[in-house]
Amino acid sequence: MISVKNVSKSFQHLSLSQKTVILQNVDLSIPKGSWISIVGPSGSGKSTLLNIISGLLKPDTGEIYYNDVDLYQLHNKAKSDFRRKTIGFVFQDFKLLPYYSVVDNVMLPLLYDRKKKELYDKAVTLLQSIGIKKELFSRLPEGLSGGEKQRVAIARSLIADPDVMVCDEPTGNLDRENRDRIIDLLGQLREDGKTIILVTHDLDVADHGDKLYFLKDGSLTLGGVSV
Ligand SMILES: Nc1ncnc2c1ncn2[C@@H]1O[C@H](COP(=O)(O)OP(=O)(O)OP(=O)(O)O)[C@@H](O)[C@H]1O
Repeated sequence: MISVKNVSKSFQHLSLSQKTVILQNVDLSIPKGSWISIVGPSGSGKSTLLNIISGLLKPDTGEIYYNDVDLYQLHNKAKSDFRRKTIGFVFQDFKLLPYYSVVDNVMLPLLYDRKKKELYDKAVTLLQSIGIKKELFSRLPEGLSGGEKQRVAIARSLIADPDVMVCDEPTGNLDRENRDRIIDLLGQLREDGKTIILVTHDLDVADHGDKLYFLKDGSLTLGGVSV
């Protein structure tokens, strides 16, 4: 179970003295093995919420619990180790490293933990499972289409076999065929017991979740009802 407890976040404008409230007293419980989708207008704070849930951005107030682990009470090294083992994050802008090949990008999160051959085989299996052809494995990210980059980012997020997948617009750059492939993959991951937290502008994708939340004006609502 992941618990978001009373989370608030504001950003200070550099040029102005006032703060903009992005999230206000957000509460959310996500049972293990469930898929929740979050939709909302551009700029409503969806990525901010995902970053907070994933340990990348400290909230101003409130806590994030993974079972009984209070994420922001962990010290830096313990927090990064916990994140690396538990959470696979698919960033909206991919965040692939430009001077590493496709397969190296996928291996990177575990490069210093596992035997290279074992890791290479796992990376190849993951890449093939989401339709990346062998001839792309040694290419640098700049030589990939947006959809290919997105799929490589998804493969990278799965390399450590995380319990939780946090996906920020994971189908934004994909055509229908590849979008459906990612939906199937996420559905399979849920069947395997993984928890999925997904932000999207695509209601067809969001509808595959167990619960659909709307984020607007700093508050999260479930099917129109405040949570
Ligand atoms: N580090 C920051 N400093 C100041 N403002 C920020 C920062 N990060 C985000 N914001 C602002 O917070 C608001 C919410 O941003 P966020 O990226 O979370 O929205 P979003 O709902 O994910 O948007 P989109 O659907 O367009 O991706 C935006 O107005 C954004 O400009």
